[in-house]
Amino acid sequence: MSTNTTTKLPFQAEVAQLLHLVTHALYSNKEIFLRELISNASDACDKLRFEGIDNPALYEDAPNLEVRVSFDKAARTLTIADNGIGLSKQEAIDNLGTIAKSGTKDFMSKLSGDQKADAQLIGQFGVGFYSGFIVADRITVESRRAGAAADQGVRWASGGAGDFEVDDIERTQRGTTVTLHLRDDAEEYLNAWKLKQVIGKYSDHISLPILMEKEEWKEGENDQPGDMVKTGEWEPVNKASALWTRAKKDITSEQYAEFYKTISHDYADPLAWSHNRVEGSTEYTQLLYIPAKAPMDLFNREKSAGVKLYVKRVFIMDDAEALMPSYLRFVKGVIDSADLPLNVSRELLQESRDVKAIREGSTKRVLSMLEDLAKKQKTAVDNAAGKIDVGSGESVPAPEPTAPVGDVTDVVDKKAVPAAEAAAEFASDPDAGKYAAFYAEFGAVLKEGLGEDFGNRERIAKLLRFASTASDTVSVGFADYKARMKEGQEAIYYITADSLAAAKNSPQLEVFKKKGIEVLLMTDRVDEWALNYLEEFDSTPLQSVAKGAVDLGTLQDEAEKKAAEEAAETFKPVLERLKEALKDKAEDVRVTTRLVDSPACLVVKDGGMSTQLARMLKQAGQAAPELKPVLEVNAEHPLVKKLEGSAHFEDLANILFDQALLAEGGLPEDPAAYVRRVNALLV
Ligand SMILES: Nc1ncnc2c1ncn2[C@@H]1O[C@H](COP(=O)(O)OP(=O)(O)OP(=O)(O)O)[C@@H](O)[C@H]1O
Repeated sequence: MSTNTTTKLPFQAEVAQLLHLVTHALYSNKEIFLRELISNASDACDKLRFEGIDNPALYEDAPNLEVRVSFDKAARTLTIADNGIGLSKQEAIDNLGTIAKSGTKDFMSKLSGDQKADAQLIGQFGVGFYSGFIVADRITVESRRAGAAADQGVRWASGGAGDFEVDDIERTQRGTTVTLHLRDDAEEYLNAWKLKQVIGKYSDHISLPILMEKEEWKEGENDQPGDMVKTGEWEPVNKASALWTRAKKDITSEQYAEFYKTISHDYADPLAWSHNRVEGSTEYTQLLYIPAKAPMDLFNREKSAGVKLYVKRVFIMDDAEALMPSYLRFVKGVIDSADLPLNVSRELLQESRDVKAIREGSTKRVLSMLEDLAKKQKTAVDNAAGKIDVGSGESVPAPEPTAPVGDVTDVVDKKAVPAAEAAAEFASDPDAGKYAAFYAEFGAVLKEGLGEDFGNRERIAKLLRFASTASDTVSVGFADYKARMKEGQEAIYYITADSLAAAKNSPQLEVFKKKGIEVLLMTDRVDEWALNYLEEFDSTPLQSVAKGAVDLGTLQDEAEKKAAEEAAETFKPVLERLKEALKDKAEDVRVTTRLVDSPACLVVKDGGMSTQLARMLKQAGQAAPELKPVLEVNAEHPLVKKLEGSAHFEDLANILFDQALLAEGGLPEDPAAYVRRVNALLV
């Protein structure tokens, strides 16, 4: 019974925009609407089951949770009904008229108008309820929240354009009924066989029964053709056992992938998964997935994790952050504990010893999954290298086992060569490129683990990959680096910079290039912070080439050392004048052997914050220490030689400093003064 309370409300602008796109871009994959609506119905039942633990009255007179799918050929409608938690009027307005997800704005700005690309993006974003409009030109939702009075029902209706209507209604049964008024081209869903097929494909693992009306064949009379006729009975059309409770051998890869899509609302298949029953002092089942693509809000550390907690198959909560450390926040999945109490709260989770054990076990499980992917990739790379030699008759150098690099300018300001390309290189072995693909998406987050997870630091360090002076591709691990260190080399050298090009061209690398010493090039924002926590790898110290005085130890021969000392000695008087001229800008000025082609560079003291990080912090509006760098000069450089006896000593000294700053991506404190000085020398 509808009272006269219809209210028309506009969709949030983003919803209107999304709806338009959904109906067009997702058209080629329209059957997913059923998965989305059934998964919402299942979530609603999970919520009731959870709230019902403390408040059994919410079950009213219908204790069995279920989803019913039915259709009406004559009316051309398809209905998905659940007896879950239901929606109040306000919830219907809030949840079915807006998108509350973080990253929505960002997502909208990425849409290009190209249907194929947009469909992919929309799929990743997850359209949920709105996907109904792919097949329907009108959707009606009738609902009543569990525990509310019968006159507290709501009817929500929309044609999927700019607005929707809400009405107060009387509704005796709790839960939600979604009725789709199908478009002409979606008639195929008015067929029980088709519906069963789609449900089997997408929703077989849903843990509550999905019922459909039983049909029987009825012969036609008087020469009329026969037809399927509904018997009035309802029968389950899915297995209705929670997927993770089944034995591994009974689950196909497709089922694992479909389950992943339901819990993550991701569109793409997962990259890898691990399903285990853990026994011992704490018993639980874990089914953990590594997605193939990063979500929009990956770098939001506040974002909740993607692991759902169940206790003895009862859904307890989404995004249980206590179950997974923050640096593994990209992991999706389910953990079902046999030991936790059903009424466990978030606060309790933080303190529980069982939860601690589950978290440690799950962390280790994810790390082993990653190690496994990395190992498979390495084997494939080694095999690929080996294959080239075999049968060629002569020793042909194996190709770089990574993606084609292209012109350096191609990679400027990108992090480095996209690993997806690297992955494509081994198309013949489906597992081979997966680690590169994972790393391209989540490597930067994994690095946070160095600072966050002391106990697993070494395992995490082994999983890290970087570009280096020997490879533009992010593919060099510390172990690879160590394996090809020069005789006498005592440290793992690295440099951090804003981009690959800046790192590669940094003057600090000159002597390393000259001597053929590999240097890791780090271009992620998190690198410097994370590397702070890693002093050594496998007993070899890590050394930034932009920090402290350069000491190549035994890599420098005696003659070189002697020549450098002599040069420093003769240069002393000039050095003193330089220090005096630059005393406001530079902490110190010294002669260096690290430069070959450049006249000067800036370094910071050992253990100090790099100028790059300080700059980044300032840009982000955070407090950064005012640090004065050390100016290192190349006494062999003509420009530096010119200093002695120059009438423009003061100007040259300042130019030398400012240019060193420019070379590493900084800006002179007084750019106008810099220009004036250079111009004065040019005329
Ligand atoms: N059958 C239902 N019963 C109760 N609430 C529902 C139902 N369907 C949708 N809702 C509510 O509407 C909200 C929006 O649903 P929608 O499917 O658009 O997004 P979602 O499920 O939150 O996320 P996603 O986009 O990842 O699917 C849900 O979070 C839920 O609160």
